[in-house]
Amino acid sequence: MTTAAAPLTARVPGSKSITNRALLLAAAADGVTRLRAPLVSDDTLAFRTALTDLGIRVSGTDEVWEVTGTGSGPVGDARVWCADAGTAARFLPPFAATGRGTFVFDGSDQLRARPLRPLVDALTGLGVEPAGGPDGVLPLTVHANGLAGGEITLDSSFSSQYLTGLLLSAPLMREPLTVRAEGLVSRPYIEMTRSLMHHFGARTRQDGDGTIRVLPGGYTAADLTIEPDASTASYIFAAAAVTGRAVTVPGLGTGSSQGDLGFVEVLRRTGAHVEITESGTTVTGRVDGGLTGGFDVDMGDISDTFMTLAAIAPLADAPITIHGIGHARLKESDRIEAVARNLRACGIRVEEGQDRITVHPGRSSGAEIACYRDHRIAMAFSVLGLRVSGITLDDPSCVSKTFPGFHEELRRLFLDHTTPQGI
Ligand SMILES: O=C(O)C1=C[C@@H](OP(=O)(O)O)[C@@H](O)[C@H](O)C1
Ligand SMILES: C=C(OP(=O)(O)O)C(=O)O
Repeated sequence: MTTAAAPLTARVPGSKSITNRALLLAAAADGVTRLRAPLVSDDTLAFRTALTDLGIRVSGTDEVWEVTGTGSGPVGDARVWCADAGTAARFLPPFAATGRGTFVFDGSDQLRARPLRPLVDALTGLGVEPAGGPDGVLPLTVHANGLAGGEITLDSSFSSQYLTGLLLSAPLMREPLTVRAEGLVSRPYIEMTRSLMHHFGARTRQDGDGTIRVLPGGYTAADLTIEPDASTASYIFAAAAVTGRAVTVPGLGTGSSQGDLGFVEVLRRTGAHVEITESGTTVTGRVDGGLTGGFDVDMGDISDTFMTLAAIAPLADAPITIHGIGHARLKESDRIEAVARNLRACGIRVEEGQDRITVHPGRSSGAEIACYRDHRIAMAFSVLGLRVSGITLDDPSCVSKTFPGFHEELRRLFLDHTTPQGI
């Protein structure tokens, strides 16, 4: 009789979304906040530096970041570099608008290509006169003199990040802010935003029609331990599924505020065994590393993980369709197009529509994957590379946006151990 091997324990770094929200909340709060286990990666270091540009003191070690909040919006003039970080470009202009001074936001060519128009329109509606590029993209100048609050309608069909940005800064406004978000995508991120705002003492209310109201009153410093990143964990879970291994991510369990943990429910449909407890999540792949296909799944709420599924879908026994992901075309790359091109380069049949992709089963060949400087393309196809020889990346280091140690961790877990397939 053979006994199942004990699960491997993965080391998944902190959540980008929680780290960057917590940085802003701590900066806006009155007092000193300690953030334990923050993500240390390009996106969070960019956010931290941007806050420093805005006059906020952040110190400490890689294990604990100490933020000295000012209890108000920033004061003084500043140029703020957002690098590649969508969260910086969408969360920081509303924060700046609650302060006093002239703030100029800019970022990389990749970030300059990503839409900001709904946020620019919302700030205009709140009485700021932001000056953006002609198409409502970076660079963006905010002449700030505090915000009164009020009622606005926000186009949230490209991204939920505009709504998060406005909500995070609302307690610093003089009156309540009421936002009616239309066409909201990536919905779980808004619950994460509200729950972190409550942790720092803010009061928010959601009405039945989805309208959110935030009361003024500022924030109070509140220490926080940041949980591992669920989007990052998707690569580890998918790798377990296709290698027949059992892998546990500790610290990512039933209490998680990250919608992307829902990716494991998609893996369950492919035949993987999933166990979520208070202390962590374990995924165990089928012994043969095979996947059950033949389903259609809406991943609109968890679109950062759609590439993780699409990249391993050729290993399934029937086609897999993913829909509801049109907004994924507006991220670091046009992700539907990038995944389709790369899978075709591996000899896989793919059909794509504006908001969907269908991946057919097939014997994938090796190919050089074009990463388009998109960390998630690099990480998703690395998982396929555990099963298909000859897969290489044209830009392996782009993973540093969210997981600088990704390649080492994938190797430690899946290549330094013998798997049931002998991979
Ligand atoms: O609020 C956040 O932290 C994020 C929201 C999502 O973006 P969209 O709302 O643009 O889909 C997600 O893709 C991104 O990685 C992080
Ligand atoms: C879309 C992403 O990032 P950003 O925060 O730049 O939007 C992502 O990490 O997949």
